[in-house]
Amino acid sequence: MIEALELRKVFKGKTAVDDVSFYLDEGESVGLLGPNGAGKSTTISMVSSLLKPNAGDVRLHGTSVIGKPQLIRQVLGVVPQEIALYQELSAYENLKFFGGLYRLKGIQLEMKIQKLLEMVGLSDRQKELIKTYSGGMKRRINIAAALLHDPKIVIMDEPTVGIDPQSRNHILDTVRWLNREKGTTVLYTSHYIEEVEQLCSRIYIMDHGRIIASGTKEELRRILSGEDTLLLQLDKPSKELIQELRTLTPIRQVEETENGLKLIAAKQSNLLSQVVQAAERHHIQIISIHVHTPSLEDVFLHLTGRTLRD
Ligand SMILES: Nc1ncnc2c1ncn2[C@@H]1O[C@H](COP(=O)(O)OP(=O)(O)OP(=O)(O)O)[C@@H](O)[C@H]1O
Repeated sequence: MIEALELRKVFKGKTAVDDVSFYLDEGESVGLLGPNGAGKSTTISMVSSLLKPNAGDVRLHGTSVIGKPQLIRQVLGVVPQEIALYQELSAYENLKFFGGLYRLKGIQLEMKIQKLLEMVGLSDRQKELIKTYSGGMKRRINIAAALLHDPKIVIMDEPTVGIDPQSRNHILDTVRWLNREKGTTVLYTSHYIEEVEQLCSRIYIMDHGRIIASGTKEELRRILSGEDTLLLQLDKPSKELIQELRTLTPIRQVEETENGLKLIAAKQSNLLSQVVQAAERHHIQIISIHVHTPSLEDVFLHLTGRTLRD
């Protein structure tokens, strides 16, 4: 449905996002997990056409939408980290204002506002000024504002950071409702592993501007059974390499993927070196290796040597 291809963003000589690719299929709920400063917000800004990438592309149903913000904004609802509400207006008035920006009006807008206020659990407070709201309540209204035009895709940028547990629960429920009841495609960014595990079926892990691991929850969990799933990105396909890998004892399964191979193998300390040596023998370059493990925290630790909250 929407895909990011090799996105790159450099701020004053410092690379914030480097060669980031991912996709969202229709109706999926996908997590983008990474510590502060990993490049999640910058990536989202590029996907939602608020920021122009230095390189790479964003495609909606296969069509490039870089430089065509009107195309992407029709289908996308973005909930930014910063609260973008008028403090001197009530929650209801804010939603009415934002609805107007989407050219919604009359009974249609009224019904949407009331439905969304109910969804975020703030119907009874709608007449109160935003400046009297807690941080969590403001964020819930921010979410409602991003949903007024019924976007097919919703991107949420760390919506639960620094808020009270009640608001957090309302936000998590809203994401579930959006995805499971309404079939909305969701990209949910967070540095809270448990949220992403609860809400998302597929997860990308980001660090230092790069996607360092990705997979479905099932793939991520498979390792618990004593096996690793390795995704190799190769510079070219090779039947000979596949044949050789099939003869290696720890490897149970070798499958060809779009740009490389997927291996399922018994956990073994020297597996990676065996794979790398086999590739070298066949003059194949391994561009990246993704190892899928059951705990996302473990994957992160394994790849970066630190935890997500360090
Ligand atoms: N406008 C900007 N100018 C200069 N540097 C920036 C700008 N925006 C982001 N950066 C830098 O790019 C890197 C990635 O930041 P980004 O906000 O995308 O990370 P993040 O994963 O969303 O983290 P956080 O949750 O803290 O926002 C950081 O080092 C940040 O300081």
